[in-house]
Amino acid sequence: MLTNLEHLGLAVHDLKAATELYTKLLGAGPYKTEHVASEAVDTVFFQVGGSKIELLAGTSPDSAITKYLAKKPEGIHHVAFEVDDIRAEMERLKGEGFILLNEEPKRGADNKLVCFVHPKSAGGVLVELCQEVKP
Ligand SMILES: CC[C@@H](C(=O)O)C(=O)SCCNC(=O)CCNC(=O)[C@H](O)C(C)(C)COP(=O)(O)OP(=O)(O)OC[C@H]1O[C@@H](n2cnc3c(N)ncnc32)[C@H](O)[C@@H]1OP(=O)(O)O
Ligand SMILES: [Co+2]
Repeated sequence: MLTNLEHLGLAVHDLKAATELYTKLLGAGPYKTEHVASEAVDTVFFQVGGSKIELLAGTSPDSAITKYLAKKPEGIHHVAFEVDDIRAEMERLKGEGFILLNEEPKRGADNKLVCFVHPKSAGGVLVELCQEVKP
């Protein structure tokens, strides 16, 4: 079961400008920034109640964010849901006919294991599953 709206991922060209904009909009600054080399992205996270806003800028031409912004305007890139057991949810979603973009959970930002679901199988929305990595 998907238990919480963990974050909205927003694709941006200029991370510094977007950070300033969202700091003004939300009335509070980010709680962390993180480079995720495996996804070729720089991220900035804001807490909003029980959910988060994740700003994402691509750091290479191969980044999913760079490719996305070559075709689409800045804005919502993906919706991320929290799960308790990511492998069980991956199996369940596969059984329901969703197309998973990674066969194994991979390390995401903010201490999470993640898996992406292809937007073609999810009503045109790129979905991310997130499970917190326990210390
Ligand atoms: C920081 C780590 C992590 C976290 O912990 O939070 C992140 O959030 S990383 C975020 C960046 N990483 C990813 O997005 C990885 C998963 N994405 C992918 O594997 C690819 O981006 C993709 C979804 C498979 C698309 O790649 P590709 O097929 O190469 O791109 P195309 O441009 O050819 O698109 C095909 C098709 O899909 C539509 N599309 C692409 N991206 C999105 C999107 N974000 N939302 C909705 N639809 C999307 C695109 O419009 C094309 O549609 P058609 O034109 O109708 O064919
Ligand atoms: Co994300």
